[in-house]
Amino acid sequence: PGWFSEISPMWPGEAHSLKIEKILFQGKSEYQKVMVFQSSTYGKVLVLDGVIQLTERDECAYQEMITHLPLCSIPNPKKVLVIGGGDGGVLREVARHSSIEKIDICEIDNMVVEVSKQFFPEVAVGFNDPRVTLRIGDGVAFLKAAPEGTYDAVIVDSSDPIGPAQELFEKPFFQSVARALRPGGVMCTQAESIWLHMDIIEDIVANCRHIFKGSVNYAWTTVPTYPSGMIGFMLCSTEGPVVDFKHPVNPIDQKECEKSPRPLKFYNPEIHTAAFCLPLFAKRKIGSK
Ligand SMILES: NCCCN[C@H]1CC[C@H](NCCCN)CC1
Repeated sequence: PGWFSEISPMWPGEAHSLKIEKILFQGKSEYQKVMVFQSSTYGKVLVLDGVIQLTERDECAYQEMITHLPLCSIPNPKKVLVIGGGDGGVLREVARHSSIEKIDICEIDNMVVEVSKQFFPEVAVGFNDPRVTLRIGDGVAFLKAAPEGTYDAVIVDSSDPIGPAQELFEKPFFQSVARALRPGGVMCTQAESIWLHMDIIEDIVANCRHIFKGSVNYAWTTVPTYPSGMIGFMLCSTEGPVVDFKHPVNPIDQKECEKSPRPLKFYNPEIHTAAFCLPLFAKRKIGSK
């Protein structure tokens, strides 16, 4: 029955549309409106407050890159924290790393978890891994309470800065992430689009360069159903063992990449390195030493 158009003040004057076959769920949580619909060509789609979060067809590009860019950059990740990520997709990807012993996740909205389990079983499969501990709550408070140097990696799989995730783009939050990481630990955050939010990205880069004394690099992937067709990530490491994000030291073993029921669809070592290559207009503003 018609089309869904992703109209938002965050990307004025443009809107990506998907043809709706059937609306499968509409609800309102404590934090946001939640909708699921069956699209004609991208499978099922999860929408929060009118913003597309994932589609079955292209979620692999985002979940695989936001997870493997950090985890393949450090030799032996053991303890990982996911902030946000309530659909479970990042958990599914973290679980591919055999060195991982513990996966904590802090998601603020339980409705996202329940809706993902009901409508996106191939994404929510991540919650089944025995190493996962789910906390429903505010990631800012969770990190404040985390003991210093707890995690090898923190992945911030957030929505956009307008809405419940606003604080996850601010300096105090990045400081609390740096404190919760061990020396040489890494953070990877959802860092918006160079076509839409260069100003937000510049703020994030400035804050991260100030807080993370290791390396700070912006990488990106293509997601057809995100506005401008791409999304970026901020890769940061604390001081300690040097992390060279551009050359992965810890490749996912081949059999894990092919493992059923859900083999990798997007990430590979070459695209890992390529993800850090930027167009001139972005290099000029973001750069990297
Ligand atoms: N695990 C999937 C969650 C995806 N997070 C975000 C969903 C909203 C999306 N807006 C893109 C806005 C334009 N850059 C960014 C990623």
